[in-house]
Amino acid sequence: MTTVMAIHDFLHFYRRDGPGRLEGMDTSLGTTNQQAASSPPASAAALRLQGVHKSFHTNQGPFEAVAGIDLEVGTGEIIAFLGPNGAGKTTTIDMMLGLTAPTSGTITVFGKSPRAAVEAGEVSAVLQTGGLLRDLTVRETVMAIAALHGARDRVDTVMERTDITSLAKRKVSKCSGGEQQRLKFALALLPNPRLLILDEPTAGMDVAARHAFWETMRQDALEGRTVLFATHYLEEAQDFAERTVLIGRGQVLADGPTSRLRAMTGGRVVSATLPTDKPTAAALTALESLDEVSSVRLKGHRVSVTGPASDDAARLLLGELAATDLEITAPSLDAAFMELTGEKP
Ligand SMILES: Nc1ncnc2c1ncn2[C@@H]1O[C@H](COP(=O)(O)OP(=O)(O)OP(=O)(O)O)[C@@H](O)[C@H]1O
Repeated sequence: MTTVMAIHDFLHFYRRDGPGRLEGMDTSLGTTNQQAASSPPASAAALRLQGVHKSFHTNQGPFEAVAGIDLEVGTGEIIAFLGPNGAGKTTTIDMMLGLTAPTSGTITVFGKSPRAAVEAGEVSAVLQTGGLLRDLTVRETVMAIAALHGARDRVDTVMERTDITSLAKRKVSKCSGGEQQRLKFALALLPNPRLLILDEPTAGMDVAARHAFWETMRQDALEGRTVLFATHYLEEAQDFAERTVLIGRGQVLADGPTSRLRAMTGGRVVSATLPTDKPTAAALTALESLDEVSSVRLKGHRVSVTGPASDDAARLLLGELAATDLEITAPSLDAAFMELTGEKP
């Protein structure tokens, strides 16, 4: 492909009224409409899915990738779409963006069809791979897409917001995977969308790059933008999302505050050190007899009690059992994830 053709395709690709995403490519969807993320919505949910199914034809016959999803996302919410490989996250996101149509069911974005919402500049996306021109510099890339959206005045703002100002003169081909994702994030912010959808935005990044990416996201979320992100990383849901929707086999397996999902794994873990001058057997029996305790483990004189009754366990340990160094921790989402999806994270 010649450079001229590549640039033509690149710009066409990012046009809001362009042909949409080619299978497997990345885009940021936007508009010339300078709709402020912080301006209040006229009405309704940011996103609503009702009875959404999606089947694909395969050599083995029809395959249902999305098997009946109902979901409502309120304006200003930050939601993690958490699920293992093949759960149906990307297929659902593609439908939210109007890139593919549901086999049955309906999706509305700010009360409109996904395609209309994209064309109205209300939703933008950072998708998984591709979609950047390697020979342009970072600033040239942002300028090109800004010109397309009539958003030249936002170039400096989005570059600062996504922490790519210091990379302005670097060729895209020389940027790391994490830097390229931040650049795509900047492109997605150019139209100042009310809803931002990110499909595994940190896939392939190391821990430091992931941390940097989420730090920029966190700053941006303070603006009141609605954010939905798909992730495999349980800690990303835990650290960033107030609400987590757990997806498995094309269905919603759990939906609620991320903290509640964690509690579904059996509550908290209370650990403490038992006195060394007393036998531990009686203490263990007392702890095991508490209501709703799912396990009591002993290592040396350090005892760990798991279950929803963390307050009762703490009271007993510090009072009657004269234990010291008490700690209460919430289990990670890993346990919930494995329990509910029946798969490894
Ligand atoms: N065009 C297609 N034709 C046939 N099957 C498809 C097609 N697109 C997706 N699938 C299948 O649908 C299922 C869901 O895929 P999807 O990409 O939505 O999952 P995902 O949760 O995003 O997974 P990952 O985390 O690996 O990206 C998978 O089994 C996938 O192989």
